[in-house]
Amino acid sequence: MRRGSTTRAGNEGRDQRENDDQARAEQDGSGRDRDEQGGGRRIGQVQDDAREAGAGEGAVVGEMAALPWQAHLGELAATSLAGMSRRLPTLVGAAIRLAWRASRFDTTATVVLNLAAGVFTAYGLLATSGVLTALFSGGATPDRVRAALPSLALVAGAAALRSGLQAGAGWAQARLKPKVNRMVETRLFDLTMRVDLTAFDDTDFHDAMHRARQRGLYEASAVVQEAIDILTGLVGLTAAAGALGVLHPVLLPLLLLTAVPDGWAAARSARMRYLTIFTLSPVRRRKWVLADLMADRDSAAEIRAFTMRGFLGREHDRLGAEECAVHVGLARRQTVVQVLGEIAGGLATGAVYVVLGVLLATGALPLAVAGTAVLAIRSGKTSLASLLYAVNQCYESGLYFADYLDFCAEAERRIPERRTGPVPVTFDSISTEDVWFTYPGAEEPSLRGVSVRIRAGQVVALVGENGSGKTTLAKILAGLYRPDAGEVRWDADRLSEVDLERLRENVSVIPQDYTHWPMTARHNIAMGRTPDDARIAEAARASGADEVIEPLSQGYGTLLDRRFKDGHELSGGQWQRIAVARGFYRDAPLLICDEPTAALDARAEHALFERIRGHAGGRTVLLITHRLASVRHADQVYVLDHGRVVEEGPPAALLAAGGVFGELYDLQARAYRLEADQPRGPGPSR
Ligand SMILES: Nc1ncnc2c1ncn2[C@@H]1O[C@H](COP(=O)(O)OP(=O)(O)OP(=O)(O)O)[C@@H](O)[C@H]1O
Repeated sequence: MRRGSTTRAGNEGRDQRENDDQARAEQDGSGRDRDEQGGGRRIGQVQDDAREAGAGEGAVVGEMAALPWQAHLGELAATSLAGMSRRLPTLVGAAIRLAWRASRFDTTATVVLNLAAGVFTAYGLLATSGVLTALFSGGATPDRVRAALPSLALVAGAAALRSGLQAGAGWAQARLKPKVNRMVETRLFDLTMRVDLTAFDDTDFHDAMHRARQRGLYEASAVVQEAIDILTGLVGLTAAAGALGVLHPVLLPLLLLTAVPDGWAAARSARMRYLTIFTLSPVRRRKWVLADLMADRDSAAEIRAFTMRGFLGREHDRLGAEECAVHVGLARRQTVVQVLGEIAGGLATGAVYVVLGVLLATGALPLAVAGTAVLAIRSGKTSLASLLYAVNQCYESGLYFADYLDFCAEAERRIPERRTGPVPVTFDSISTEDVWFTYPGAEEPSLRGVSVRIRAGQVVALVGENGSGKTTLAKILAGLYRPDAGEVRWDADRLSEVDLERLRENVSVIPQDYTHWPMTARHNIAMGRTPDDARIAEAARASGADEVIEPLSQGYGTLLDRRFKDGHELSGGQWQRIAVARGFYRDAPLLICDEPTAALDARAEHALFERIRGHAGGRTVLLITHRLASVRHADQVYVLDHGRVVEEGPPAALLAAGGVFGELYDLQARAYRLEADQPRGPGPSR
């Protein structure tokens, strides 16, 4: 039985968003102090320390494979800035195409407004030169100020226009994010619901899906944002460089000279961030596991029952101390890098001023132009720092975004091809002929040449020991899997020629592993079909779910999930009644019941088998159960063993033959007889 969501996935997503926020803060320049920079300790060292400190306790939590969102950290740590730059055009191209599909208007607006803002940045810088020229010219101060006024108005106008354009670009960029998110999410979940069911038995597919879901999904909009940030940075840099080139060609290399230390510091600080996350990942992973256990509803009762509070708290705190120690060490390294960056930047700026001084002294550069050059260099430096940061971020996001794209391509390949044969609606008999099936990655076939026949109106039972292949055969009959070899037929129609998605409309399944859908009781029974209250009530009556639902505060409108307000929790058996009602609600000629009574009490079980014996309202029933007494009334029984049919026939004949069915039946019957034969004593003494 499964729940609708997992806490683990929630934590990973949450952490990812935390990292995103942190990255944004750093980009804004506000998150530097709390940034995880430094990454000085080797990952192995941290793991060794953790093991020593835990003296084996870490094994309680256990080593796990790297979480999907960390999949590319190693790659990132090893990549140089040059390597990033080579891949960047492809990434930016993919991002722009994605943005274009999400919203042509917002993409165009973002690009055009950013470019226009760049033009006004350059224009403003050049106009500044006019202001300074007027101010530094000869004559009385009021005259000079008056002369500077037209250029000043141009500077102010350019600044206002630039700000307006940048605000517009920012708005368009912000509008793009939710649209891109929506588009990529819709595509991903459309694919996960359409791929062949066998994909979910394939670990490679699972890994790819988790990587795409946990991080790739969120990185799609980040790639778009960062590609635009790269564009913005480039535009700003070009504007500054263009202005300098117009003022004096020799000023261009000066911009590069001052930009180098800043660029180095920005790139190094970004790399440190990744290394730090990499270093801390095993510790944080364990902390998540513990955090889940300490704050999850499912484990809350056991923590109390086994008085595990102290143990879990100590383990969590030990890991917290590990994390804290790494952060403190990183803070020191962060300071060192910052200071080195500042010193190098200071020296470079000093060198620039020396060159400017020489140019001024030799008369190669007028004073006003030199003043403007200082402003342009400052503006260019800021743009370059943002550009380098965006390049780094875009590369990182791009790796995870590629996971998303790869997963989508893989999922597309796994969507079953649509077959065009006519979909049978009713049948006189359904049969399997020499069906073989092996789960992806499994070494042994789960079905080996199985042939069964189910005639309309019969109750046919599949019995056999655990793992003998009953559920697998039922899933093939339900059109959930296609056999590797052999054929399933509805009368003469071969299912290999039929679109199984449409066939499944004509099959109703009460699965062994049913889901606790976090929906109302009504929707739990109607399951995606238009709810018809009269039919829902009828299905609930047939399964005994009415006794469960009617006393609830909101009746059929009660939400069956305690995690939400006014939600209600049901017991295992109560949930099973709902799952059975779900099967009855679907108006399909074939009803497959896989262990429908495992959690039911004796009375409910009896009532359900009575109902099934009555052919569940005229349907044909395929029944899988270990309650062999209930199989006595089936029309036909197939006994499976290691994926083969080893016995078949009416139950009475099988009992008389004394084979596997007879043996299993006797074992169960004997247990009841023994209990019944026990002398009933006076009961426990008081
Ligand atoms: N998703 C899967 N991937 C790989 N092997 C599987 C998968 N599901 C089932 N199997 C294997 O296929 C075989 C048949 O499993 P199946 O679930 O059909 O048995 P069953 O007869 O229904 O068992 P039970 O009575 O325990 O429900 C088992 O050996 C099982 O381990």
